[in-house]
Amino acid sequence: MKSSNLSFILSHAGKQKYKMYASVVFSVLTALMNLVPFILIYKILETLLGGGGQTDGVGRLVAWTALAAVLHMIFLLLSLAFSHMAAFSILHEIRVKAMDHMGKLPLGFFRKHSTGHIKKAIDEDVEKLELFIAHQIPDLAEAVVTPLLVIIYLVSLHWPMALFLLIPLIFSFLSQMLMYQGRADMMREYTTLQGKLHSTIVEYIRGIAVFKAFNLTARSFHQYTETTKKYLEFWIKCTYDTMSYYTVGLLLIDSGLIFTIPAGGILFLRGSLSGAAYVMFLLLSSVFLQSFRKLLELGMNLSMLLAGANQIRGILEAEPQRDQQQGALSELSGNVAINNLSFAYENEDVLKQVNLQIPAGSSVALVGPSGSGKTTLGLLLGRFYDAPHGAITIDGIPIDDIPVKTLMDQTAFVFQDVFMLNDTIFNNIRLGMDKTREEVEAAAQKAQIHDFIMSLENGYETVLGEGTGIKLSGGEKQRISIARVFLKDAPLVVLDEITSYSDIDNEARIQQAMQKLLENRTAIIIAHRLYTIKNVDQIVVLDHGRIIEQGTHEVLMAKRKIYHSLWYKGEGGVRSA
Ligand SMILES: Nc1ncnc2c1ncn2[C@@H]1O[C@H](COP(=O)(O)OP(=O)(O)OP(=O)(O)O)[C@@H](O)[C@H]1O
Repeated sequence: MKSSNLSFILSHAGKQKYKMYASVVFSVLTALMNLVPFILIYKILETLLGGGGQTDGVGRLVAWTALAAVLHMIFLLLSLAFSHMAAFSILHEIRVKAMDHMGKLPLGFFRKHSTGHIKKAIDEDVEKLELFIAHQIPDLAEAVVTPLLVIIYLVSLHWPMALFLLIPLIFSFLSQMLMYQGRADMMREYTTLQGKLHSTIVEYIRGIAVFKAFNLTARSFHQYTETTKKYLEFWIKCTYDTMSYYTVGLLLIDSGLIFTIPAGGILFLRGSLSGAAYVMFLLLSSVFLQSFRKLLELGMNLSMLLAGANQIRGILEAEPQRDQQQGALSELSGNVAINNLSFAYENEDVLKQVNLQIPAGSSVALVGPSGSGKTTLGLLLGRFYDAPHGAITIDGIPIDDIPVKTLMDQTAFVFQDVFMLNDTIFNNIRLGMDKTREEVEAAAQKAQIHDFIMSLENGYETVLGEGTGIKLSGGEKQRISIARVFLKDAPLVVLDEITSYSDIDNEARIQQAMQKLLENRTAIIIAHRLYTIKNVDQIVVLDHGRIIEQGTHEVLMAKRKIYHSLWYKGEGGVRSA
């Protein structure tokens, strides 16, 4: 059974749990100290109104009252200090765990959940937890304990009058219960809409160049305006549905004195309630009922926070890729076998019964029309998606039996779209690998990008990314990406369209780099420009997910079939002559 969101938060609290408990304890003590001055005031009133003009001990009682006020401050500060320490540590813990866990999820997860949704969960929803742990847990403890203590005390003073105080409370609770009906669904809708709003904003920023090119403003980006409109409508409906109950609840709570003054007055006149007790009821009825007001507000916030926690759980509890930790081999020679592999993203197979042997150290090129499954095959080799068990083996081992860390260490990818960090070129090549400056430079030299980097004013320390003014061309990015592969020095590489963005100069350099990269490595090269892969050991032509031709350039040209026609159709073959 799925545990509650509250126990989910506690389960991630680890040792911080004790700080949370300490905060609750100090919060309860704060509530106690809240009450002490009232009890002492009662004692003072009893002494002063008791007749006989006795003032003995009043000074002592005043001193105790002052001490209670000081202790109240100290306990409150300690409660908040513990709750804040716990909150920020838990926040850190959950964010690190979420990022770590995301790294273990198959790419399919990111297809189902938009960047905006994920960003909102890790950023905003986690932040809401801080609010909950740092502020609401101590508030909640105090808001529960204070009225409990007050009512116990008032019952001890005059129980019928104390019970009378419960009347507005019962009505207030009834109105709240009506308000909370359907609230869970409302909160689910709220988080879904917020997620959508984030996604569309992210999408809008990402696609800003296209929107500008087509002269589209944010208003004409239909998805965005629709979502903000829905969000606005949601809040109008939400306010409309809940406001009347909320207001009635608050009114009843605030009207405590309307009940206490006449009822207490009658009892006082009849002589069944002392003057001091009457004053106490007048003072404490507000304290009692105001604590419930706090509870009301907490209830509103809590349902929002717990809905947010649900989103974080969606990430932290998503099924990670199976990772075989045992029998770890640390090195692979790169002998790849693909056996009867079929694969579908959704319902339709995009790869159909593919069989392919790639001996260690050899190179194979995947060619074919757009959408024929080339990139998919490359991604499956790195387990970015999981292929059926046993369909792909490296050195005879099914890839899902190879520890993910080994697989990632032993394979390197150059994707069509090169991802750049907002960081220095040095760090962009190193990508967190434990490599020296010399090693990075040597890799950049092999990737034919060293001279370009040195021509920049700050060389390897040049910061890339938004707002830095340095914009690399597609070909330069590709070469940086190739430098990463040289640096990683993995025996198995997958190169997806590495010349896709290049001009003639860039392309020639990338070709040189690629030739060097292929030495002593198993390489899978995905290419549209056929002259770039003419010299590989094997060319595989894919069409609609099936291998339709296979062989060396010479063999396939001699066959004068599909590859031959692709070559002459100009699928990049134009520059071959
Ligand atoms: N993440 C995805 N979710 C669903 N379908 C996908 C996904 N990625 C690719 N596809 C579909 O799978 C099929 C194969 O795509 P793939 O990218 O492997 O082809 P490709 O041969 O590499 O194409 P291109 O040469 O244009 O890069 C296509 O029909 C594509 O629409």
